[in-house]
Amino acid sequence: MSAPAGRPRRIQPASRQQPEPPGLAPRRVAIRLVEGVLSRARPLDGALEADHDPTGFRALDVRDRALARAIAGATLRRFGTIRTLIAARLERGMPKKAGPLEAILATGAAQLLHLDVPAHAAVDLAVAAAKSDPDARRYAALVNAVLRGLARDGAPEPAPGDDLPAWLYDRWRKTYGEEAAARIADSLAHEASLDLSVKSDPAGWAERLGGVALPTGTVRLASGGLVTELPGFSDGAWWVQDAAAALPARLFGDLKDKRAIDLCAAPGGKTSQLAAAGAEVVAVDKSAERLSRLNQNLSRLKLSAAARVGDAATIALEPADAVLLDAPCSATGTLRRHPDVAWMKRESDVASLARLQAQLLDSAVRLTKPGGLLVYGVCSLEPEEGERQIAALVARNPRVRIEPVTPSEVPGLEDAIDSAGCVRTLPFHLPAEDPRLAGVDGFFAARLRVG
Ligand SMILES: C[S@@+](CC[C@H](N)C(=O)[O-])C[C@H]1O[C@@H](n2cnc3c(N)ncnc32)[C@H](O)[C@@H]1O
Repeated sequence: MSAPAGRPRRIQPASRQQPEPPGLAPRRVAIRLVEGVLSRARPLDGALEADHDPTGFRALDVRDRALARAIAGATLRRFGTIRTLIAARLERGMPKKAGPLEAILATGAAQLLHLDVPAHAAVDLAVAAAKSDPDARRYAALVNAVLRGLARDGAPEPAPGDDLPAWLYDRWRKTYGEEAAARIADSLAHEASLDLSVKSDPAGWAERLGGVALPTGTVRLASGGLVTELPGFSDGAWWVQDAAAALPARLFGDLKDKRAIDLCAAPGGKTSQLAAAGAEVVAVDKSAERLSRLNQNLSRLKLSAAARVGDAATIALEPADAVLLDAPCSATGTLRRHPDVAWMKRESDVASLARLQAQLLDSAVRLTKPGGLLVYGVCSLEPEEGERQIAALVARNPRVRIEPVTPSEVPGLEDAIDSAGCVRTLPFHLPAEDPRLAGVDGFFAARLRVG
């Protein structure tokens, strides 16, 4: 896995004479997606959305795209156990300079163990993928042997946390205790629901879309199918947003005709909420590219906000009644939706992100009018980015105090309110009989009054 970042690997058809086996193209893309995450920290969704697509994802038809995404997602969701199972079958460890060998084995194992793919197809196509790569070709027999062994023997039931990097699971055990950490790990094994924020009439949209309206107002559907094909998408009636991620913007209460600043705004889920609630919004993000996605999203939703490219730590703006800081974070609360995040982050990222968040918070206080509200949120399960960040802010700035969230503001998630009056959701909150409709992202939100 040593090709320079961004350049497509030279994976070629097995032979110029023979036609490519059916089903090989989406497997090759899945292999490149997984390799991108593991070797280049290239996010799965980034690769799926990038204008420059080194994986070949965009060249696939809709069905093959869904298959490639499903294989890559299952591989990363179960990568901890898959890696251990593969290592146990490699006497001399993973060979070096073997191109995409690890990703070929891992995606093959995910198909065998976690997806409804016949064993012969999973093994034969992994072998074909190996043969079509100049660096992995010499390991085709090894791929065959490892995957046939896995198909024959299956996999033992994993222990809690086996699918996660050890550093991350250890943190959760320390922070939340053994039982809650195991419940978090268990809920990450399932694919997340599709959550929608609607401009109005959640019950009506839930019925039209065949979903349920959560007590918080989010419309929830079992995921699957193309979001863009669902009723209401092209009319701009709703946008995709996890139920927990939809909480912070609601904590401002009535925003009609108030000025709001959304710092770190792109791609605009929370800006859309603020604008739909009647606020005059300035949306700030340091990424012009991501802000252009925010503008596209707002235009589909027929909502408006003034988009400003800038650094939220230093930007000069007229202070506003409401300031939302959805800060960049380790995103460890989003692993149900983004299993790649677990394998791209390092433990040291938590401390460096916490330093950045503290700077952004100081700037957010500066941009809040005296008497106004500042809402801080992160999609992280790490207390340094959430609870401790707010405790430190309140301790260093006497202008700031926590305005506790009340149970009626987070119906269905009352247990998520902590002793300080902040909201801490965990992925196993919002249980449901149907696992496809259960859970939320791990999120932290604090509402602060700035004096
Ligand atoms: C968690 S995402 C925001 C999601 C967004 N609030 C939403 O609801 O759709 C974090 C965003 O922060 C932006 N960002 C990171 N550092 C920043 C900074 N110093 N100033 C402004 N934006 C920043 C990133 O470009 C990214 O778009």
